[in-house]
Amino acid sequence: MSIEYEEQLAGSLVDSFPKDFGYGVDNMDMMQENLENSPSADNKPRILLMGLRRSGKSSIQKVVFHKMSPNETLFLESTNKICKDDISGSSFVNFHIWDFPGQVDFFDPTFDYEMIFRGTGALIFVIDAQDDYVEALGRLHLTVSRAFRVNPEINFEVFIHKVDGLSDDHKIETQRDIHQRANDDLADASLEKLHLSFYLTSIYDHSIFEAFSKVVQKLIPQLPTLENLLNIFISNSGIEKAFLFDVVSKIYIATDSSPVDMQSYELCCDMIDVVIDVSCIYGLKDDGNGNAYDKESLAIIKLNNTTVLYLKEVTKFLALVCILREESFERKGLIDYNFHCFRKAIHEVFEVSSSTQRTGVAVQSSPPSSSGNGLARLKSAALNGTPRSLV
Ligand SMILES: Nc1nc2c(ncn2[C@@H]2O[C@H](COP(=O)(O)OP(=O)(O)OP(=O)(O)O)[C@@H](O)[C@H]2O)c(=O)[nH]1
Repeated sequence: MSIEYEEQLAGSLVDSFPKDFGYGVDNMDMMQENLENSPSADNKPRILLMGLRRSGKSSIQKVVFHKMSPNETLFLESTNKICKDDISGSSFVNFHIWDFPGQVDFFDPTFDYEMIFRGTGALIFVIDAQDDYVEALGRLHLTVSRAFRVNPEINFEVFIHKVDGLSDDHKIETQRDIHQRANDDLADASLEKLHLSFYLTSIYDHSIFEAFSKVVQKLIPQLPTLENLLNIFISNSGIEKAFLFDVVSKIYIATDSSPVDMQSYELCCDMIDVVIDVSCIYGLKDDGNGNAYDKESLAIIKLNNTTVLYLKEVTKFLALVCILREESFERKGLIDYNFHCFRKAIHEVFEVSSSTQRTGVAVQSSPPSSSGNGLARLKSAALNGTPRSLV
C-alpha cells in the first residue's frame, strides 16, 4: 500500500467525525465522576472471587490490581470476611471485586447470597491445581448451581490456579480432568445451560493477567466497537498488533482480531512497566507531585530484531500499545495522525455509553456498513456493540 493511499485513508478516518467534536480527557473524567455520583453508582457490577481456603484468591486480586509482587503474597493472611475492593478510582475496570473467605456457608442466614449473585457480572472460582481438587470441584458445583438459579446471566469462570508448579503435560491433563468432571456434575444436575470457561493461571507469570483480561472483556459492552476501531487503525497504519491496556492492572480490555500470542502480550506488559517505572523515577516534579501516567505519556522502544514498540495515552486509564516493524515506523506521521483519529473515536464510544447510562436508554445497534470506507465503518462501529447492559 502506498503512502499516498494510506494518507487518503487516514484522511477519511478524520473526516468521519463531526467538526465540533470537542471533548477531551477532562470531559471524559467529568463524565466518569458524574456517573460515579449518580444513584446507580453503587450498583457497579461485581466480580466475585470464590474458592476454597488458600486457593489463591487474595493473591490474584493483590497482584493484578494492587501491584503486589507474587513473592509478597506468601505473607498474606487468610481472609475472614468478604473484602470489597472498588478499583474504579484507579482503573478503567469499573467493577467491585469481592474476595470471599475460603468457605462460604450458603446455609448461614446472615449470608444473603441472592442479593450478592443478583448484582454479579462474573463469578471467578479459583481451584488450586497443586492440591487435591476433589473437594474444590464439589464446592464449585454447589456455588455455580446456586448462583445460576439466582442469576443465569452471570459469566462463570474457573481459574485452574498455581499451575507454575506443574509440567506442561500435567497442566493439560489437569485442565481436561477438571473440565470433564465439572461438566459431568452439571449434566447430572440437568444444568447443561450453565457454561463454565476454564483458564490455566499463575501469579508468577502473565497468565493471570491474560485470564483476567478475558473475564473483564466479556463484561465490556463496547468490546465489538473497540475491536473494530483497533482493526481499522492497525490496517491503515502498518501495525502488526495493538492492545488497548488498562494501565494500572495491565489487563487488555481489547485487541485487534488477529490472534494474541503470549509473547507479544508479555512484551507489551513489560513496556508498560518500563514506562511507568522510568516516569515515576524521572518524570515527577521535585516535590514528588504529578502523575507517572498522563496526557503526555508516549514511548517508543526499538528492539534489536527490527521490532518497534509504541505506547501512547488514550484516556486517563487506557493506553494503546502497538507492535510494528521498523520499516512501518518510517511512516510515523501517518501513525500519529491515525492514532489521533482513533483516540477521538474511543472518546466518542465512551461518551455514547455514559450518556446512555445516564438516561437509561439503550442505544440501538446498527449493522456495520458493508460498503465501508474508514468513515462509514467507524460511524457504524461507534453504534455497534452498545446494546448490552452498560458497564
Ligand atoms: N505457587 C503458587 N502459589 C500461589 C499462587 N497464587 C497464590 N499462591 C500462594 O497461595 C497461598 C494462599 O494464597 P491466598 O491468596 O492467601 O489464598 P486465599 O484463597 O485468598 O485464601 P483465604 O483468604 O484463606 O480464602 C499464598 O501463600 C500464596 O503465595 C500461584 O499462582 N502459584
